[in-house]
Amino acid sequence: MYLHGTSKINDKGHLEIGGVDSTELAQRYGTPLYVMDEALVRRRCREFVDAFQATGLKFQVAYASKALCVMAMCRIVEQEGLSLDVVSDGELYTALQAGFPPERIHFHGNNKTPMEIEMALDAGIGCFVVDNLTELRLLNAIAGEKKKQVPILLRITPGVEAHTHEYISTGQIDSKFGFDLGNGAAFEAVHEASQSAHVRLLGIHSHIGSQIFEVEGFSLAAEKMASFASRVRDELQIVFPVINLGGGFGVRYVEGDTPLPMSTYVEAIAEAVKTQFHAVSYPMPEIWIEPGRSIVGDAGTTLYTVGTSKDIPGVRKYVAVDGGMTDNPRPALYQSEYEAMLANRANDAADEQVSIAGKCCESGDMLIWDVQLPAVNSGDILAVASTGAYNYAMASNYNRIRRPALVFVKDGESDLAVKRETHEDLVRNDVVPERMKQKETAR
Ligand SMILES: Cc1ncc(COP(=O)(O)O)c(C=O)c1O
Ligand SMILES: N[C@@H](CCCC[NH3+])C(=O)O
Repeated sequence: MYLHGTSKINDKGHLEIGGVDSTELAQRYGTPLYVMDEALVRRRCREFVDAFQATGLKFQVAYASKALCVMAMCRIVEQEGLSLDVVSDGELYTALQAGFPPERIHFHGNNKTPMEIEMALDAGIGCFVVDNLTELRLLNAIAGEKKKQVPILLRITPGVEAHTHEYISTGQIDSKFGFDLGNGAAFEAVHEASQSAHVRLLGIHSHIGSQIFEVEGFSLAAEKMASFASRVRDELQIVFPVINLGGGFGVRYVEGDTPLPMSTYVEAIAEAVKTQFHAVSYPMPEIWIEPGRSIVGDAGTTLYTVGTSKDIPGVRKYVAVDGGMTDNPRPALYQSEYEAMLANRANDAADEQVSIAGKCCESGDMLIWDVQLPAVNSGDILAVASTGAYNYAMASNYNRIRRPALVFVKDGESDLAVKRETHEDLVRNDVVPERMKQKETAR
């Protein structure tokens, strides 16, 4: 398994993260356990900010909190000076509870409800990224009732297909998100927004997909945005002060993944925006981006305890852990691949090929197909790398399995950021109607 960030093998032959022995973490907090390498999260935040600062351009880096939205994460992002992108009342609530400055919050989503819009307006968030005309009209009406004028970006579908899994590719024409550039919808939206008294149009937004390992898609999106902005200026006399190119920067999950340094993405985006907007004699806009996965993805490791195994001679050996698709649904959803190691026997020769199964009543509940490990015993601690993004965020209670705890580790210390769910948590919202309380149904 590739050792990310501060991960290393200590002299006991154990995996250590943030200076803390992972077997001690497993002992202290139980398993499954999400472990976040705080130094690596902060390093990633700084890589984006430093790279933009070096360009001398105006910018905003907003962490896409959908990747991992917990209060501790909002605090780190605040301390690192980033903005925050939320897509629901729940993410907004988490950010506000964590004391995140509302003026640095951007609200995304293709179906914001009236309640969510009101909540965000009342909180005084920095900007809405408007996805469609229904939302534009609703937002304008609600902001009008509140006698406010709210900054917005319009989400454009640029018609750029990023090379990634089709379920996480969003910039193509056939997408549920945004105003289409090609069929005139984007232009009409700009026109309508400019006539709407209670919104202030800051600019346009595009997001071409996720887990992208090349810069060409971003350059192409910048080119399309510049040509659209220029047409809008010429025909409507509107100039956008902001261009948002979304997130999607790839991280390493397994060998063969080839993420670029974050500075390479930023430099390419800055260069493309400069060149393309200069080419149409446009005043240089402020550049905004929204990385999610690339801030937290490779900083996360999940620790599991090995339980049972089943050897089918000539077929395969299944090794089952105490978690699975409930804490990491990505392999089941996207055929995502992960690397693993035995955290308690990191130096032992990996001479057995096994497949890692979860504990759900579901044949598709597999975490890893075919991984080389030392001969695995019940009680071993299995570490799976690069689980920081879209794992806790997408975890479920399927089979009424309790969601794991999440800790941040740094400089030899570990801090609980999310408690493990209890049995009481599982039934907290259940209600048994009175008529179901009697012992048997009278027939
Ligand atoms: C609009 C928008 N912005 C930002 C992101 C974050 O993407 P990633 O986590 O790949 O950086 C997403 C998710 O793909 C998104 O839909
Ligand atoms: N949840 C997806 C990415 C979706 C990104 C949000 N638009 C993943 O785990 O890869």
